[in-house]
Amino acid sequence: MWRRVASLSSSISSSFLAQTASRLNTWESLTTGIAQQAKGVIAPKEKTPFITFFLGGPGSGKGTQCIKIVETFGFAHLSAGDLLRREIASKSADGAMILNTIKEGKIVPSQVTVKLIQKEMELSDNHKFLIDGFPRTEENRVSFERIIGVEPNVVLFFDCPEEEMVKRVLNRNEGRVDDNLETIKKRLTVFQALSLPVINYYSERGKLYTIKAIGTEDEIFEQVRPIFAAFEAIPLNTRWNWYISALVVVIDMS
Ligand SMILES: Nc1ncnc2c1ncn2[C@@H]1O[C@H](COP(=O)(O)OP(=O)(O)OP(=O)(O)O)[C@@H](O)[C@H]1O
Ligand SMILES: O=c1ccn([C@@H]2O[C@H](COP(=O)(O)O)[C@@H](O)[C@H]2O)c(=O)[nH]1
Ligand SMILES: [Mg+2]
Repeated sequence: MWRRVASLSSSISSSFLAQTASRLNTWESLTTGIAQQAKGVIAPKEKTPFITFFLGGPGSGKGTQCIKIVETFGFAHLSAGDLLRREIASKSADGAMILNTIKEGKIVPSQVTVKLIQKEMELSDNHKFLIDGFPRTEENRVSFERIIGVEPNVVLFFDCPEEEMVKRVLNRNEGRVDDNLETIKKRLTVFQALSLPVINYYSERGKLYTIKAIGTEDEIFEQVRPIFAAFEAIPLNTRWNWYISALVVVIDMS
C-alpha cells in the first residue's frame, strides 16, 4: 500500500517520502505487534508499542538528549548500557561476564540484553519506548525482532565526529569503567564494524533520522524535536487515521 502511494510522484522530496514511508511502516509494525500479542509473545497492553531505537557512537550525546525527549514527549527511557551496568551492580549471574565485555568495549550476547529490555518493557505502563544504545549489531537487531516481535517505528542516529566523541567521553567523569582512551578506541572500532550496518539497514527501510550531533545540547534538541512532534501530530491508532494521512500526502503532492 505505502509503495503505491510513494510511487505516485517522483518529484516528492526524499525526506518527505522517508517520513511518509515511516508513518506507513508504523502501521505495519503496529499490526505486527497486534499479531504477536494474539500469539501471546508479548503481554496485551491498552496501546500498541511505539518504539524508537537511538543509535550513535560512544559519547555522541544520546543519553543527554534522552532526558529532553522524555521530558518533552513522555517516552520511557531504556538505556541498554544502563540495564547492563545495573546487572553488574546487582552482582547477577551475568554480572562478571558483562563487566569484562564492557571493559573490552565488546558487545554482550544479544539474548542477555534483549531479555533485560523485554523485562523493562513488560514492567512499564508506558507504550512509548526510547531504546538508547541498542541494537549495536545485526545480531542484536534480529534477536530483538524475534524475541519482542516488533520493529522500531523510528531510528535516530547521532552522527558525531570521532574527535568530538573522544573528547566528550574523556570529560564525562561519571566513573564508567569504559571511559578511558584504550576502551574508547575499541568501542569506536566496534561501532564502525558492527553498528554501522544496523544504521544502514534502517536507512534502506526509510526509518532512519540522522542528526548532526554537534553544537550545544539545545541546538541538537531543536533538530530532534520535529521528528517526534510529527509523530505526535498524527496518531496512528486506527487504519482510518492511516488512510487520512496517506490522503493528505497525495493532496500535498498535487
Ligand atoms: N552537545 C554537546 N556538547 C558537548 N558535550 C556534550 C553534548 N551532549 C552531551 N555532552 C556531554 O558528552 C558526554 C557524553 O554524553 P552522553 O553520555 O549523553 O553520550 P552517549 O551517546 O550516551 O554515550 P555512551 O554511548 O558512551 O553512553 C557527557 O559528559 C555529556 O554531558
Ligand atoms: O546493547 C548493548 C548496549 C551496550 N553494551 C555494552 O555496554 C557498553 C556501554 O554502553 P552505552 O550505551 O555506551 O552505555 C558498550 O560499549 C557495550 O560494551 C552492549 O554490549 N550491548
Ligand atoms: Mg549513554
